[in-house]
Parts: sequence; structure tokens; C-alpha cells
Amino acid sequence: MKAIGVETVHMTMQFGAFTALEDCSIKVSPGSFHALLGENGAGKSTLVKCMMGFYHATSGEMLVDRREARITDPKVAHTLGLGMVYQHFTLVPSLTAAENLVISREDAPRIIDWCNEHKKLQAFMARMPFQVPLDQPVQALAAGEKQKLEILKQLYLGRRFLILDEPTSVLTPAEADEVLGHVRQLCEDGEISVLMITHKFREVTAFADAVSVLRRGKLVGGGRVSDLSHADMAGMMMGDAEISKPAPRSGAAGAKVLELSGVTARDRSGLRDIQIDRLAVRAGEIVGIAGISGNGQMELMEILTGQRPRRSGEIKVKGTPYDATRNEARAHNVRYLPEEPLFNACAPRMTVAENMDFRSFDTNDRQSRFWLSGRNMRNRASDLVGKFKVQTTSIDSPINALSGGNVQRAVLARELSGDVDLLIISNPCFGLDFSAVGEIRTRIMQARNAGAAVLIMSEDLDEIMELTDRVLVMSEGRITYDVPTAEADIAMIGHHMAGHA
Ligand SMILES: Nc1ncnc2c1ncn2[C@@H]1O[C@H](COP(=O)(O)OP(=O)(O)OP(=O)(O)O)[C@@H](O)[C@H]1O
Repeated sequence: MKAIGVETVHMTMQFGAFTALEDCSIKVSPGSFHALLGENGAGKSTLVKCMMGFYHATSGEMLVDRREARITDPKVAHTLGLGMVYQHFTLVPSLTAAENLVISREDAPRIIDWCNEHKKLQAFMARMPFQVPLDQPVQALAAGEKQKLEILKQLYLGRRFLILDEPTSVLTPAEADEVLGHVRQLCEDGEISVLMITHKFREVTAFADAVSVLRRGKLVGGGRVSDLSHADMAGMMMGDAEISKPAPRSGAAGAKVLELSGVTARDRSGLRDIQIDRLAVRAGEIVGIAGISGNGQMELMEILTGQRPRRSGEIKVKGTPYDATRNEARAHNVRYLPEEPLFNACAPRMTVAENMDFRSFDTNDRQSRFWLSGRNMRNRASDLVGKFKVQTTSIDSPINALSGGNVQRAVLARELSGDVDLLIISNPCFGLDFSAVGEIRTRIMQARNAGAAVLIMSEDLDEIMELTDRVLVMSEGRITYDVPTAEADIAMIGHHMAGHA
């Protein structure tokens, strides 16, 4: 068997006075597909970063293939056969799959004998249980193919233990099942052992054989997947914390708050147009835009936030032309929650308190026109951190030290405080654990019930079906389908998403 087993023994990681991981012992047997569950901020990334040598654990040990290993940096981990696959791709988009594989090798020669390398690659692929086209630029591959290539790359590099960090986040459900099916097969064949971070219970049950659960840095449970129900796993993750349930709709939709007519703009590639003939969102209504990513949703978000120039057409908010300037957004109570908020809505190295004050720091401190009151800012941040349950060691920590889910909560807390008339959101629950998902959806529904008009773009069709009052489908830069959610037919939505209008 090529697969190796890996164990952490009493591993602890402290950041200053904060213990992110405490006395954590996890055993992944050779050939096992082991899932790692935990709510946002539970310590999953910290654990795997210690295993890969990105962090140096404060105490504890690691066993690789039953021998004690001192992993001082990721290169040592690679030499021992440990590799990592991330939710976002690390491939070079303009190079072919073959080129990506060859240049990823540490011993790649400066002058590559491609004839020889191609022969070796073909021999390598012939041994693999699944294939990816080798001679196309990676940018031409679908997301599922790219993730398959990331896994093949690890096997090509001789890795025998893989850490997968939410590997299906950017895949469609069908792609996710295909990729994880191949991973499971590789484990069953004894090629690799896997430790997979995920938030999806369905993936754990369908593909993993063992599971470990972290809560607040401690190992709180786990075992054989076949012995555990989703409720058991949820219970271990959350302890006795209460899970919020989305508030049901109250009241009917009111006047139009957002209106787009005849809006056209270039897409990111500059080759295609975005064309929104008509789009309206009313007060007290959540409108969802479903679609496979890359069909113009990101550009529509940029148009609405004033980051992409329009070529024609008009946007109105509450009947007034709207160009998304900061003053207009403030006057009309328009709020945004873009995807990847750490990069699109935060200054990553500034503190939690500073980031939470961005929207209002120059209007709140009216008593002083020339300098900001640090105390007022900190009071406001502490209040919001408490209300939105943002887990942070301190409001003075840089916001990039927070786990993904907690960055999301912090930004949502900032954007939902005060009166909100129009909320524009993109993929709000990406990478969040189920309790954070429940809470964020509840907050969005509360905003709607308080009278806000909400436009939400999401690649997660379940989210659209659960949250929205009306669903639209975006395909190739156009809205091709528009139906009240209560009357929506999933098959029809899928048909439009796939571009068969
Ligand atoms: N470099 C760091 N400095 C200070 N604190 C950190 C650092 N890295 C992580 N933490 C803290 O350690 C805790 C665990 O974070 P970690 O990223 O491991 O969580 P996670 O389980 O991977 O969460 P998520 O599912 O949201 O990605 C968090 O409270 C986080 O704020």
C-alpha cells in the first residue's frame, strides 16, 4: 500500500494568550478517508496548518507512517509524502495541464525535454483511475476538471497523504460527487489517505469512513461514519448551542426599491456583453439570482456597486437615478455584502474594530470633526461583536486573524446595523458551518421582514429556494427566467442555468 497513516499527538497551538488548538490527538489510518468537522473558528485550519508545517505547534507531536516526524516547514511535509489541496485552485490558468504538472515538481529542470516529459506523463495518466485533458490551457477547464487536476498533481508529486480543505466549495453538486467519488476510490485502492475539512454532512456520510469533530480547539468526538447520524455530528459540533431558524415571511412586497432597465456593460473577458433588460426588487421581498458562476453574476454585482461602468441603461433606487456613489448609498440606505468579504469588503491587516467602523466612522463621531474617537469606535465594535457573535480574541486583532465565517459575520454586522432599505448580497454563506448559515439567513430574512428589498446572487440553489420570494436565472449575461419561488420548478431552473433557454 502506498497510502500512509498520519497522527497528531496532544497537539496544541497558541496565538499569544489564545489557544486555537488544545491537546488534539487525531489518527488517520492508511487508506482511510477521514473527515474533519467543526464550526467556523473551531481550529480545523490551525490543525492542518500545523500538520503541514505552515505553523509550528506550541506543543505536541506528529507521527507519519508510525514514525515521529518534525515538520519544520511545508517542504519537509512534502518530502514525507504529505500534500494539500485547497478550495481555490493553485494552477496557472494560461498553462496547459501538462505544463502545470511538470513545473510543479521541485526538481523541474530549467530546460524541459517536452518529448520525454509527455511520454512520462502519459504513462502516469495510464495508471490513474480518472483523466483530465492534458493539452488544453487550464482556464478552459470546468471547475470540476480543475479540482481533479489538483488531485492528480498531488499524486504526480508522489504524495501519499492528502489534506483537502473544503475541496468542493466551488464545484456544482454533480462535480463534487464525481471528484469525491474518485478520491474515495483512490483511498480504497490504497493509493492515498485523506483528511478532508468540510462543512457538508452529506459529503461526510456519502464518502468518508471516519470523522473527527473539533469544537473551540478541542477534539470533542468522532468515530466511524457508519455509526453516526447527521444529528449526532451536529450535536458534537455545536454542543448545546441553539441553532437559529429563519424567520418566516411577514407582510407583502411593497414599492419598487431597485430597478434596472436596459443596462448593458462589458463582461470581465471584454468579449461578451452583460444585458439586463429589466430587473426590479420591491420592499419586503428577497429576489434571488441563480446561475452557474461565470455567467455574469459577478459583473452585475460590480455594476450595482459602481465598480463596472455601464454602457447604457439606467439604475434607479426608490425612483431616483443611482450611480452607487458612497453618498447615494448612504442617502438611500443601500448595503452590500460581496463574496470573499476579507478581500472585497475589509482592510485585512486593520483591526476588527476598525473594519467594523468603515461604513460610519466619519459620520458617527460628530462631536469631533478632526479626529476619530477610538473609544466610541471600540464601543460600537464590542456591541456588534456581541450581537452577531463574532468570535475574536480581541476587537484589536487584525481582521485577517479571524476564521472565514467570523469575517463574514463581522462584515454582516457592519452592513446590517442601522436602517437598511436595499441589501445586495453575493454568496453570503460560502464556507460557513451550518449554524452560521442558519444565523446569517435569519438575519437576511429579518432585514426583509423589516421592509428591506434584498437582491441575492448565489450559486447554491438550495439557498435560493430556502431564502427567496422570487427566483431569476442568469445565463450568459442575461436574465433568462423569472418566477415566484413558491411556483418554481427545480428542473426548469436547472434547464435555464445550463443555458437551454
Ligand atoms: N494567525 C493567527 N493569529 C491569531 N489567531 C488566529 C490565527 N489563526 C487562527 N486564529 C484563531 O484561531 C481560531 C481557529 O481558527 P481556524 O482558522 O483554525 O478555524 P477553522 O475551524 O478553520 O474555521 P473556518 O471553518 O471558519 O475556516 C479562530 O478563533 C481564529 O481567530
